[in-house]
Amino acid sequence: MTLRIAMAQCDFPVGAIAANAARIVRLAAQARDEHGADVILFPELALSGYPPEDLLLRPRFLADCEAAMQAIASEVRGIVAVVGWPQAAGAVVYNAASVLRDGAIEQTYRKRELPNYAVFDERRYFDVDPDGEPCMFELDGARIGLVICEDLWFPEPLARTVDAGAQLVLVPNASPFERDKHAQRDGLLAERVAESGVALAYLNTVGGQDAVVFDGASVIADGDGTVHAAARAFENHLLIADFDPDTRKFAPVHWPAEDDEGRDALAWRAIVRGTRDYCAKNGFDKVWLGLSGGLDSSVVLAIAVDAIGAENVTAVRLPSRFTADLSNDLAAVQCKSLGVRLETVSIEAPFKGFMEALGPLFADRAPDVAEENLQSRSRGVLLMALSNKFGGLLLTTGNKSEYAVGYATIYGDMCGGYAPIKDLYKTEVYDLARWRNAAGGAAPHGGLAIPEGVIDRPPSAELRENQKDQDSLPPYDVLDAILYRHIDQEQARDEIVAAGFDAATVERVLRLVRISEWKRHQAAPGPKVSRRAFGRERRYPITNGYS
Ligand SMILES: Nc1ncnc2c1ncn2[C@@H]1O[C@H](COP(=O)(O)OP(=O)(O)OC[C@H]2O[C@@H]([n+]3cccc(C(=O)O)c3)[C@H](O)[C@@H]2O)[C@@H](O)[C@H]1O
Ligand SMILES: Nc1ncnc2c1ncn2[C@@H]1O[C@H](COP(=O)(O)OP(=O)(O)OP(=O)(O)O)[C@@H](O)[C@H]1O
Ligand SMILES: NC(=O)CC[C@H](N)C(=O)O
Repeated sequence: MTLRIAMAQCDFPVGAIAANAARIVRLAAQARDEHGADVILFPELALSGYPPEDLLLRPRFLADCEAAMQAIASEVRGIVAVVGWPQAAGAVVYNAASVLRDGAIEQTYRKRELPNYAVFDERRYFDVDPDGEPCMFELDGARIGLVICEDLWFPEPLARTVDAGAQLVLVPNASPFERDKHAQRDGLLAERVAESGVALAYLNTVGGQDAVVFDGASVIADGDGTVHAAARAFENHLLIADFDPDTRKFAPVHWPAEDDEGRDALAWRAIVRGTRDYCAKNGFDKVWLGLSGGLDSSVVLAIAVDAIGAENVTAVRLPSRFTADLSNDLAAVQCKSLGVRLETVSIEAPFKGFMEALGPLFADRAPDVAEENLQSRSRGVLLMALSNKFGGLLLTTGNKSEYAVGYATIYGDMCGGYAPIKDLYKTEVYDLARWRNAAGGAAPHGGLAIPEGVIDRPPSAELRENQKDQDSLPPYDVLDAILYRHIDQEQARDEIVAAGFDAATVERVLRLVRISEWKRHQAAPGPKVSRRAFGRERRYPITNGYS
C-alpha cells in the first residue's frame, strides 16, 4: 500500500501568524479532499515564517504562535500534518515541528543542529533540547521520521531517526537560494541516502524575505539513492507524490519539475521573485527608477518589469549637461520595447540652485567630486519626491562591484529602498543582461529587453565630461576577479597577488573595500544570489584598524 504525501512548497511570510495558520489549515484540507493525501508537510517554521529574527524575543509573539498551533491542531482531521513553528518552553525556545493528527498535537520534534553561519543566526534564538528524542510516527503501517533542515547536513540526526526505524524521513527546510545550491542539495541527499538507505522528502519554503530568497526546488529521494528532479524553483506548488514503504520509492503525482535552464536563469528568477515579494510584502504595487541609458539601470528596469509588470513601473530620465544624447535615446528605446512609462526631469535647475546656494562657501575652489555628487544627489532628491508624491518604491541600481569599492554616491544614486542587483558583480550583470535578451522572453513591443547599445557602451557615471568608470577603477574583469577572491573567498592581499594580479592594483582595491564599509552599512537591502552577499552574511566593523 502506498502513502500519498503532500508537500506545501509555499510562501509563509514572516510574522503573519494568523494568515499562515489559515493557509496551513486550508492546504491540509485541500491535500486531503482534492488529492487524497495521507500526510502533508509544511516548511520549517511555516507558522512564523523564516527567519522571524528578533520577533522571537517577544513573549507575546511566542504565545501567539502557541495559540495558533493549538487552533491549527484542532482543525486537522482526516490527514496528518507536520507543521514547523517556534516552540517556547519556559525560558528557552525550540525550532520545532509538530505532528498533528485527529485534532491534537501528537508529538513535537526539536531541531538538533542550529545553523549559525552565513545568513543564519539560530543560536541567538533557539536552544537544543539535550533530551531530544528522534521523531517517529506510524501511518498505515509505514514508519515516518522527521528532521529539520540543518539536521540533514550532519549524519547524526538522520542516523538516530533511522535507528528508531524510519523508512521515510520528512525534512522541512528554509534554505535560501544561492548559485549552485541545487547541485549541493542533490549531493547532500544522495550522500545521506547512501549512508542510511532511508527515503527522503525534502521540502523547502519559497519566496523573498528581505535580503534572502527561498527557492523551493523541493526534492524527493528514493531509498536506493535515486534523487528525483527538483520541483520548479521560485514557484508555489502543492506537490504530491506517492511513497511505497516496501520498495522505499517515490512516484511523483503532481510534481512540476525544474527545467535545467542554467545558472543565469536561476539567478534572474531569484532576483525577480525577491523584488516582487519585497514589493508585495511591504505594500508597494509600483516602483520608480532613474533610467540612465547605462547597463545597471537598464537591467534593473527589465527585472522590475518581469517582477511586477510594465504598467507598474515608471522610469525617469534625469539628464544633466553631461548626459549624452545616446543615453537619453537608449532609455527611450528600452521603455518603448518594454511598454514602460518614461518621464523626463532635467536636473539642471536643481543643480544650479544648489551651486548658487553653496557659491559663497565654495568661493573659488575648483570643481571636484562635490559638484559631481551634487548631480547624483539632485537625482536622488527628485526620485524620492516622486515616490513620496505618487507612492511606490524607488529601486536603486548599484551592483556588487560598486558596493564593494564604494563607487556610488551615498544619498545620491544609493537612494532607494531595494537594490535588485546588489549581489551581482558588474561582469555578472553583463552575463544576466545577455541571458535575458537571449532566453528570458521577448520584449512585448519589439526590440530587446535590454538594448544592445546599452550592453556595448563603456560604463560611465556621466558626472563630468567624458567620465568613464575605467578612469577610476581597474577594468571590471580584473576588478571583479580581485573582489571575488577577497570578498567571496576571504583571500588576503598576498594570496591574490600570488595568483598573478598586479600588487598595486590589489592594494588599491582592498583599500577601497575597507574604507567603504560605512557606505554598505547604510545601503538598501537586495536579494542574495552569491555564497557571500553583503549585509548579514558579511559583517565587518566600520571602524577597523586591520588592513
Ligand atoms: N568612515 C566614514 N564614515 C562616515 N562617513 C564617511 C566615512 N568616510 C567618508 N565619509 C563621508 O562620505 C563622503 C564621501 O562619500 P560620497 O559622498 O558618496 O562620495 P565619494 O565616495 O567620494 O564619491 C562617489 C563616487 O561614486 C562614483 N559614482 C559611480 C557611479 C555612479 C555614481 C552616481 O552618483 O551616479 C557615482 C563617483 O564618480 C565618485 O567617484 C565624505 O565626504 C564623508 O562625508
Ligand atoms: N541621466 C540619468 N537619468 C536617470 N538616472 C540616472 C542618470 N544618470 C544616472 N542615473 C541613475 O544613477 C545610477 C548610477 O549610475 P551608474 O553609471 O552607476 O549606472 P548606469 O548608468 O545604470 O550603468 P553604467 O554604470 O553601466 O553606466 C543609474 O543606474 C541611474 O539610476
Ligand atoms: N534553515 C536551515 O537550517 C538552513 C541551513 C542549511 N544548511 C541550508 O541553507 O540549506
